[in-house]
Amino acid sequence: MNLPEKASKLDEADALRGKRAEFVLDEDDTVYLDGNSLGALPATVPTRMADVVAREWGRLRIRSWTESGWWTAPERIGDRIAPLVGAASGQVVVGDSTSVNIFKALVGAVRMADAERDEIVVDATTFPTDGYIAESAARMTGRRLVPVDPGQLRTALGPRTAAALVNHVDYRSGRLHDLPGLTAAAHAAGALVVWDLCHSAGALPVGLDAHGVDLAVGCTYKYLNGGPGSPAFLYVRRDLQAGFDSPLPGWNSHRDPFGMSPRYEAADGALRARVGTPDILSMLALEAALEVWDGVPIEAVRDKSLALTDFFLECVEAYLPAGRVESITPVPHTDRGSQVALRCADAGEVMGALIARGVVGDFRHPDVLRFGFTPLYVSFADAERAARVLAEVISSR
Ligand SMILES: Cc1ncc(COP(=O)(O)O)c(C=O)c1O
Ligand SMILES: Nc1c(O)cccc1C(=O)C[C@H](N)C(=O)O
Repeated sequence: MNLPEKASKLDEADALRGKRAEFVLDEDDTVYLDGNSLGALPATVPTRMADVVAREWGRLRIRSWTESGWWTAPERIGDRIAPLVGAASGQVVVGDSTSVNIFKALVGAVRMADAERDEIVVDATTFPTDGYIAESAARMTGRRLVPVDPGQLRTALGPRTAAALVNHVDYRSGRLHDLPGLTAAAHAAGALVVWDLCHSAGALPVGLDAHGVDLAVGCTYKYLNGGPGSPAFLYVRRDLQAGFDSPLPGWNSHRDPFGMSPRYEAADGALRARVGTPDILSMLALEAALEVWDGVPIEAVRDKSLALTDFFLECVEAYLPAGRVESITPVPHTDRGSQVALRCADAGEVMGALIARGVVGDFRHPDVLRFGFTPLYVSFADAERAARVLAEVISSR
């Protein structure tokens, strides 16, 4: 069986294949492998948004804060995301950007640590925003920032660690870090960990409750398809909520927001991580986008994601001239997220040529071609075509 035949067999057997029709995609002329940067548009969103704008905003106006459920949207949508990341309800709240939530979570974690714990450990290969915020959080809380290669994290965690900030999946290589093991190691050292789930939420089972994760943050515009700039989410484990002292205690997290008291008193539960007025339009677009998850087990998504990335790597190996690209994505399934990253010469130009030929991935400095596989709408035929076009582009250079 050749690879296109194998792709159609795999597509026929794919339990998630019906999901693709629930997205707006250019059926035949584009292979979209950039859902790890911006997820595709779920088809129900435009109609829902037209109603939100015309009726909820246009006609109900201020009444929508109560009658349309705007005020409670951050907790309600948090509870919709919760099962996708393995959390029971009441622990996830949606709002603000990922960066802002990383700040809230990390400073909140450090504030729960004893004063003699004077270090914040951060994954040295992290997405830049996490590193910048960790540096600022360290300065603000009077701690020393310790950037550590993820492979060395276990040895870096110790009696001086107040908190650690770690990416679940590395945005560049697609490496999946050991969330259960590192969380347990941090706890053994008496420290808390904040996980950045941007590249794992909606792509693989995270198991926040099962693994005793302390705090976690994730964006919703990648594998959760919430739309450009859709609000991020923050998880605070239930038993930590009473001690969570947000560095951004806005009025939306007050016990009695409309009491308008000059004295801050934090609300109970995850909503104490709220800040100010939520971005309702983006938030309700996200809520509509999450409908595609109805009846979809995250385990099925993970199975397909691994099969897709395996198959793409097989096609790359078969089609590309030897030695022209090097995969920096781990081969073992235990260490792989939902993307394949290939290092190659002139990667920026190569990606430009791929996009011009309808294969949309992205380029990450200095030499990485990134291909994100969103199992809800990417097919095995897409993976085969992407590798074939990549081989044509590379061979023609
Ligand atoms: C791991 C990770 N953290 C954070 C961010 C971004 O944060 P924000 O949503 O605040 O732009 C990204 C992507 O942009 C990311 O990949
Ligand atoms: N958030 C993004 C944006 O506002 C513009 C362009 C790209 C992004 C991204 O999400 C980049 C992404 N986090 C990455 O892994 O590189």
